[in-house]
Amino acid sequence: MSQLETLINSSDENLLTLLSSLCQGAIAIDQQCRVVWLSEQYREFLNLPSDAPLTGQPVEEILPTTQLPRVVKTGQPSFLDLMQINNRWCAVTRLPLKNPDGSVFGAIGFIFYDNLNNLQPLFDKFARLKKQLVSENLLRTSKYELDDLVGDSVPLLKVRRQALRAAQLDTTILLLGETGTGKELLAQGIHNASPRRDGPFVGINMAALPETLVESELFGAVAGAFTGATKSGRQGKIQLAAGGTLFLDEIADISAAIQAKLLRVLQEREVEALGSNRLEKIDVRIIAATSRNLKQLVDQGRFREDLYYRLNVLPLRLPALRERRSDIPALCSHLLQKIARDSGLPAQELSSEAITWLQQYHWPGNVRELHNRLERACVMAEQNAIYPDDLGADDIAQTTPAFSANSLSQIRSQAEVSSLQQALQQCQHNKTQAAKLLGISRATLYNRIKRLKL
Ligand SMILES: Nc1ncnc2c1ncn2[C@@H]1O[C@H](COP(=O)(O)OP(=O)(O)OP(=O)(O)O)[C@@H](O)[C@H]1O
Repeated sequence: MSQLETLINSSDENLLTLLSSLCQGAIAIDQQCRVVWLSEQYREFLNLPSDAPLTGQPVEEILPTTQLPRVVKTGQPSFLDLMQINNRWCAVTRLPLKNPDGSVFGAIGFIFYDNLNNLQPLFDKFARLKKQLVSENLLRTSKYELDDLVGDSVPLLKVRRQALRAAQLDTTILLLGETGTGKELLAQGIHNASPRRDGPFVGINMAALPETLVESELFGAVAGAFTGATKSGRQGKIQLAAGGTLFLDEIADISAAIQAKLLRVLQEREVEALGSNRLEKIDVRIIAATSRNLKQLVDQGRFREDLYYRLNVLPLRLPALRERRSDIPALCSHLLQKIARDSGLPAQELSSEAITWLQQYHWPGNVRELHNRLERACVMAEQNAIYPDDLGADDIAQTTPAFSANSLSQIRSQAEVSSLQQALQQCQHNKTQAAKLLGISRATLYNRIKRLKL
C-alpha cells in the first residue's frame, strides 16, 4: 500500500470528507500518477459510472488533459489555473504531497466550477488572450493526430504503435527518416497524444535559419542584446514552448556553439537568453528530427557525442515510401481528396498506368514528393484520369541501375545526384521550384547540393 493510500485509509474518512467539502471535486494521485482517490462529486461531474473502478488507473485515462503528473514531477504547486473540463470552465488548484525530506509522494487536485460568476471576466480575458496568441502565431496549435498518418503497412503500423507509447512518456524523442517521410506530422501526432496536448507545439527548422539568428530564435534575447534586437527583447522558441512540446527539425544542421547550448538545455533544463546572465528553468518536451545519419556525423566529429546520446533517448524511424509501397494507393486517395478540397476542383482518378508508375518509382522526396507530383498532375491532366506523363514520369530517366558491387549508399547518392540534377535542369536552376518538384524544403535542397558537391 502506498504512503498516500495509507494516509487516506487511516484517516477514518475525516480527511476525505474535509477535502470534499472544500471544493466541488478533488482527486489524489500517487508518485506513479495513478489515481488513489476521487471524490464522489468529481466522479459525477466527469459522468463516470459509480461502479467504474478508478483507483489504480493512470490519471490521464480519466482526465486526459490533467496537469497533475507535472506537479508530481516538479514538486511545484499551481495555485490557480483555468481549464475546461467537459466544456465547462473550472478553476483548478494542484498541490504536491511531500515527505518531511521534501520528496514528492503524490499530488492532490481541487476543482471549483459552481458560483464562478465573479470569475467570468477572468475566463473571458483568458479565452481572448489565448485566441490572440493563436492568431498572432505565438501559440502554435498542432493540427495532426497520429491517426492522420495514412497507411497500414507493417513498418508504418509499427512506428505508429511506438509513437503512441512514446507519447505517454515525457522523454526526448529523436525522429529519423528521409526527407518528406512525415517526421513533422509524427511529432505533432505525438504531442497531441501526450499529456502536454493542451500546451503549445512549437516547431523550428534549424536548417532554414541563418546562423546569426539561430541563437536568439531558440533561446531568446534580452533588449539590446545584439544589433537589430528589438527594444522589448525576444522570447525564444524554447520559452514559447513552455508546458508543451518543442520540435527541432533538421537537428544535424546546427553549429558547435548551438550544440553546446542545447546540451545544457537538455541536461539542466535551463535556458539563458542572449545577453542575459540569468538562467531560467524550462518545462518542455523536446522532439528532434533529422534526415541525416547522426551517428555517422558523431563518428566524423561533426556532431557532439554527448548531445547525440541526450537526443537519442527514444529513436523512432519513419520508413521511406519505397519501403512501404503497399501504402501508396491509400496515400494517393487521401492526398487526391486533400488536393481537391484545397483547390475546390473535383477529385481526379488515377489511371492503371499511373498506379503502376507510382508503385515502381524510387521516391527520393517520399510522401511530400508524392503530394507535389499529384498536385501537378491534377493541373496537367487533360484526360479524365491521371497518366504517368502528368506525374512528370517523362522527365525522369527511370533507368534501374545495373547491379554492380557498389554499396547501397553509393547507389543512393547516384540516384540523389541524378534526380537533383534533373530537377534543377527542369526548373532552370530555380532552387525554390526544384525543391518543390523534389518534395523537399529549400534548406534541404541547399544541404544536398553542398553534401553531394554539385
Ligand atoms: N503517412 C502519411 N500520411 C499522410 N500524409 C503524410 C504522411 N507522411 C507524410 N505526409 C505528408 O507529407 C508531407 C511531408 O511530411 P513532413 O513535413 O511531416 O515530412 P518530414 O519528414 O518532416 O520532412 P523534412 O525532413 O523535409 O522536414 C506533409 O504534407 C505531410 O502531411
